[in-house]
Amino acid sequence: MQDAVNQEIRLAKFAQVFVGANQLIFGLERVLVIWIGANLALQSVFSVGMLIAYLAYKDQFALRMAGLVDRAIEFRLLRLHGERLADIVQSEPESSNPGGLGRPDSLRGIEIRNVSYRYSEGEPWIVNDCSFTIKHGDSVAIVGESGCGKTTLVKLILGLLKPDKGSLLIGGIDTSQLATNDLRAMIGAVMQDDQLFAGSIAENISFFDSDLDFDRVQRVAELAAIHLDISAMPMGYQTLIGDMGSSLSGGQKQRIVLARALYRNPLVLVLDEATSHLDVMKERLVSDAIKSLPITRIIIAHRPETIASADRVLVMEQGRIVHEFGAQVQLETASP
Ligand SMILES: Nc1ncnc2c1ncn2[C@@H]1O[C@H](COP(=O)(O)OP(=O)(O)OP(=O)(O)O)[C@@H](O)[C@H]1O
Repeated sequence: MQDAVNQEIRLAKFAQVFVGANQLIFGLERVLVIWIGANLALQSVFSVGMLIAYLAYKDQFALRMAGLVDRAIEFRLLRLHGERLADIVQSEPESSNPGGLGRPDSLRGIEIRNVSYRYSEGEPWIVNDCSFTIKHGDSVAIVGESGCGKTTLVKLILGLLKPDKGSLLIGGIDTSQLATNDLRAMIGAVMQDDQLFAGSIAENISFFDSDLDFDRVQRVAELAAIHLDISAMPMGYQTLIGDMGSSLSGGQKQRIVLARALYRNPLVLVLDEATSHLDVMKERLVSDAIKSLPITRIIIAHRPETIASADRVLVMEQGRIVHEFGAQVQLETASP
């Protein structure tokens, strides 16, 4: 995807240079032709009529050639769009696993039992014999050095990766036995690289729900502390945002992505550096609003203020949880 975007940028630059060079060369050539033609006409080698006819046919020829080159460039762009589509079409469809073992009991929380995961054989284990439990309604922060495996761990909880060893139980049911739709319906997530899509803000929050519930869109926007920003925009919730939310600030984008996760009414909310672009005041607003919801929260953060919003802190080191303590204890230790 990134390659495709880079290649498209390179092609756009090339097209700009091409158009500039094209106009310069053809401008100079026209001046030269008229100057030579006029001289020849004055010397009676050429009639004025022949000169005008020559210029008219030459213009037509140049126009057609430029059209041909434009089509060639568009054809190359078509290949790029094809590659993008192929990324989507050729990716394996997620099994909906309709024969799931049963409905999870949301009140039983999450249990991670000796889970290990590595991205490919021969590479080191990123999550290594990791075990812990999260009760329903708990708010848990997972902290640890960059690269210790926090994001990988939450991807395992979200069902985006399958554990190589051990098991993950959500609502008392092993995720490998859980219907994917049930799992997706239970968990909302805001990941580090989540993106918005071209469309209106309301569509992005409802994730293009065909049965859009506007009251709910507004309610979750209030929870994510983005309602006032959206209301201040001339077209409010109908404001169109560019591909990947290009017209919004990083903090606004994060809060819309958070509202999108809340729109689905999840029982578990996973926030991976989800408020890193917010100032401390905004972040506190968001944390307090989410705290009031009866949901389990798993927060990955580096900022002490974010970590303080959790009830429990799990410290991860080299792929496993090595300590656990209350957030208040951690904050008191951190303060001078
Ligand atoms: N798709 C991938 N393929 C191969 N290795 C990966 C992949 N994603 C992550 N890794 C590696 O796994 C390790 C853990 O990455 P992860 O993103 O889980 O760490 P993290 O603790 O969340 O870090 P951070 O706090 O910086 O976000 C890193 O060494 C990373 O290079």
